Amino acid sequence: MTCFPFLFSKKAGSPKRRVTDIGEGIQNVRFYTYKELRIATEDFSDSNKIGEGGFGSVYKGHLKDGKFAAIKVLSVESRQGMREFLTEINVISEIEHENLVKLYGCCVEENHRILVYNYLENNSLAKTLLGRRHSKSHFDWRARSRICIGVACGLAFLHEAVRPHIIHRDIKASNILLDKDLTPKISDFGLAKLIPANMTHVSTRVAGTIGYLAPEYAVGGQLTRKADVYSFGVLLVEIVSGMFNTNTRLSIGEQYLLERAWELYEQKELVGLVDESLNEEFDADEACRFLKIGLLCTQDYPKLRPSMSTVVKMLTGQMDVDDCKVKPGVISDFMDLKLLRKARPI
Ligand SMILES: Nc1ncnc2c1ncn2[C@@H]1O[C@H](COP(=O)(O)OP(=O)(O)OP(=O)(O)O)[C@@H](O)[C@H]1O
Repeated sequence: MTCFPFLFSKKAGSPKRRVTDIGEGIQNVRFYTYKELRIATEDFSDSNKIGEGGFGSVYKGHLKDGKFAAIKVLSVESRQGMREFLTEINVISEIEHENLVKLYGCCVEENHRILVYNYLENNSLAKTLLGRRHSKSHFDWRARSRICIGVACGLAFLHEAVRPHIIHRDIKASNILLDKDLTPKISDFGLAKLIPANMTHVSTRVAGTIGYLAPEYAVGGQLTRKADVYSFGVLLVEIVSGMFNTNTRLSIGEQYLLERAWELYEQKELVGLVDESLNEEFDADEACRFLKIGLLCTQDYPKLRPSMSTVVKMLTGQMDVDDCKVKPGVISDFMDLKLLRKARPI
C-alpha cells in the first residue's frame, strides 16, 4: 500500500482567478467573491450552518459550478494580514491527497477571510462513530480499519512527502471528516499557520481537545511531528474502542482511555477494549495490533514513538509491532496541569 499516490499536482485547466493587486507568487489559489459565497450559502443563513469551530462558523454552500462546499468564515480574532494569509493559502491549495480535505479556494475581500473546502457528506468521526446520538452500524470492523489506515496515510503524507513538512497540531476525531464512502479526510491541516502567532489557538479550546495533546507540546510547547503521532495514537484507540479519550461520567480509574488501554495491555487483555457494539464481529488480532500501535504512538518520550510511515506499515501488517516498553504520557496528571494553565491566561 502506498500513501503517496500523488504529489503536488498543479491543477492544470482548473478555473482560477488572480487578484492582481495582491502581489506576485499567488498562483495556486482560486478566489471567490464575497457575493458569490453569499449566494452559495443563501446569505450565510442559519439553515445552512453546519458547524462552529475554534476558528469560526462553517456553512454548507452550493457553488455556481454545481459543487457543494463547506465554507468556513474565519472569526475576527483568527484573521491575519492579507499577505501572510495568502502565502499560507497558496501552500495549502497545492496539497492533494485522497485522505486530506481539499481546499477549493478562498475569499479575502475587505475584512473577510473565508476558506472554501470540498463538502464531505458523512460529517466527522466525533459526530458519527463517537457521537452519542448516532448509530454506529456503518462502522463495522472493515470500515474502522480503512479509516485508521486512511488517516495514517494522510498524516504520513503531510509529515514526509510535503516539503517543507506540515505538522497538523490538532489531530482529533472532529477533524476527521468522512465522504459518502466513509473514506476519511483530515481537515484543518495548515490552518494553524493561518492563525496569527499571538493567538494561542490551543489554549482557547475546550477540555475535550486536551486529551489529544502530547505532554511535551502541551506542557513545554515543544512541537515536532511526534506531537501529531501522539494525537494519532489517541485517535486510533478511540476508533477501535468507539469511545472518546476522556469521559468524566465514568469512575476516576476509568475516565482516561489511554490509562485503561495500558492497564489492559499489561494484563494481556487488550481485546477487552474493543467496541462492544461490534458484537464480536471483528478480527481480534488486528484490533489488538491497532490498540498496541496506539500505545506505541502515545509513549511519553517522543523519540520512542514511530514515524507515521512506520505506523502505516504496522497497521497494514507490513511490519511487526514492537512491544511497548513504557506507559503512555500520564494523562490525568497532565490534564490537571493543563487545566491550571487554562485558568491563568498564557
Ligand atoms: N469540509 C467539510 N465538509 C462537511 N462538513 C464540514 C467540513 N468542514 C467542517 N465541517 C463541519 O463543521 C464542523 C466545524 O468544523 P471546524 O473544523 O470549524 O471545527 P471543529 O473541528 O469541530 O472544532 P475546532 O475548531 O475546535 O477544531 C465540523 O465538525 C463538521 O461537522
